[in-house]
Amino acid sequence: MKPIQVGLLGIGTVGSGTFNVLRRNQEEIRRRAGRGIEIHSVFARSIERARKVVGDDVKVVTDANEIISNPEIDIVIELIGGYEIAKTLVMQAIAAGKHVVTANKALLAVHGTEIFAAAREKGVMVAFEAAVAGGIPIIKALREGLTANRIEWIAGIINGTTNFILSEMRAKGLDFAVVLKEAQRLGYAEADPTFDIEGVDAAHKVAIVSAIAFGVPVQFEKAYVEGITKLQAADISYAEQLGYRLKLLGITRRRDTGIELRVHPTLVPSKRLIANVEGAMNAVLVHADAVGTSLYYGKGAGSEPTASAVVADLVDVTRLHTADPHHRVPHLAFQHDSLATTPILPIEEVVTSFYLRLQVADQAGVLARITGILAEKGISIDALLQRPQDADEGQSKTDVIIMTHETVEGRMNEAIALMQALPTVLAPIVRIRKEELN
Ligand SMILES: NC(=O)c1ccc[n+]([C@@H]2O[C@H](COP(=O)([O-])OP(=O)(O)OC[C@H]3O[C@@H](n4cnc5c(N)ncnc54)[C@H](O)[C@@H]3O)[C@@H](O)[C@H]2O)c1
Ligand SMILES: N[C@@H](CCO)C(=O)O
Ligand code: NA
Repeated sequence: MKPIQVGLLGIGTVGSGTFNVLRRNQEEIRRRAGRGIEIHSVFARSIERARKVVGDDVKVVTDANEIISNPEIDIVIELIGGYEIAKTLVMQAIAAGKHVVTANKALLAVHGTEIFAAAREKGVMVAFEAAVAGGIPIIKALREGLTANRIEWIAGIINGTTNFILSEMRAKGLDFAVVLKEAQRLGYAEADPTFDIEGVDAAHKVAIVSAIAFGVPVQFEKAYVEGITKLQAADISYAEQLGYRLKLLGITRRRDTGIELRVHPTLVPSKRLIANVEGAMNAVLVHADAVGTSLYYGKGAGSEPTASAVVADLVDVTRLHTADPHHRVPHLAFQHDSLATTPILPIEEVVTSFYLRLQVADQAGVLARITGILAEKGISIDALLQRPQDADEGQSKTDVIIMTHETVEGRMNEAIALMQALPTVLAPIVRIRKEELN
């Protein structure tokens, strides 16, 4: 059979990896897919730069329309990134009856509902394994491998840049700003690292994963998002002494009243495998009723690790592109007419346990007042640690660290407001959520 023809939009880090992996492994890929997969044309801004990757045999165009309206092309890969151009081109490709493969989590998190609806209407596939945790086949696992299960929760390290920064902060005892500079120098963090460090990239990914796990629409706009920019080395060190590691987790969990969807720095018991995922690596923990807890670990970014997922999607699409659309795997794992309207819970209704650090005056009765407020709010204390600080202008200060049992966030907010108002609490209270993940 004649090779299936692919148009590639964007040939940067992931685009060039995709081209190279496809070419290097073409024979293996052909044996798996049942026919060859060939890059027909590449859309790039600079023909010269694209030629450096693809050589002279592949057509390079500077007008995307030459790909989208070409009847010889069956599949379009979008690897430009961002919202506007990517969305226009993906919607045009779908309208032209082409299957789409994309690594663009930002696009799917924000416009997924519209894109999937358009694809369904046209009977084409939109495949996006590379969009979440790069090369780790987590979309495949959730959509296909775990379909027997009722999924209870998912917690993942799904942003490599922030995991690298947190690993460095812990290993070297440095504060956030210092490590960010180092990460940028080493090329881990982008020149504008906002989406990574503010948790937005992880929220894009967890919104996609949540939809597939629970059979609800992608609802990034309802996610609670908190990044790592305000974290201090002192809290990483105190948490370590109490047996916890700090990770930026994307978490989604089924509750009786709705679905939790959140990204924030999270303390995890040091003995958990996921707590020991270091550097830029990713890991996703899935808890489901039949299989129990399973962990998916690997490279969440990089040219060829991400291309691994893009090419796997190409193989899937090649195998299924002549199949009746009803026989394909639904975009969000559940049949589209079976998606649920379960609400996403506001953060005030989320249930977690907490780490609190209070800088207090070292006086009689201070601790009693603090624990009194927690008791009044029905919040139970799990562990308590007191560390003296240097005396400052004659006043003796101390750090009090409190680990609580689970409580609803709204109640913790009330307790923190009351504690913060005490004259003996000398600095803003640090609060970090904690998850046992068992
Ligand atoms: N880099 C990774 O490790 C990684 C991992 C997972 C997902 N992704 C996603 O993959 C996508 C691509 O990321 P990347 O790292 O390869 O980015 P990149 O910046 O290296 O590549 C993007 C390419 O698109 C081209 N481009 C931008 N605007 C264009 C336009 N208007 N017309 C034509 N070409 C244009 C750029 O010139 C560049 O070659 C993004 O959606 C990203 O979020 C990347
Ligand atoms: N910026 C992302 C790239 C992969 O999506 C990360 O750091 O993980
Ligand atoms: Na993936």
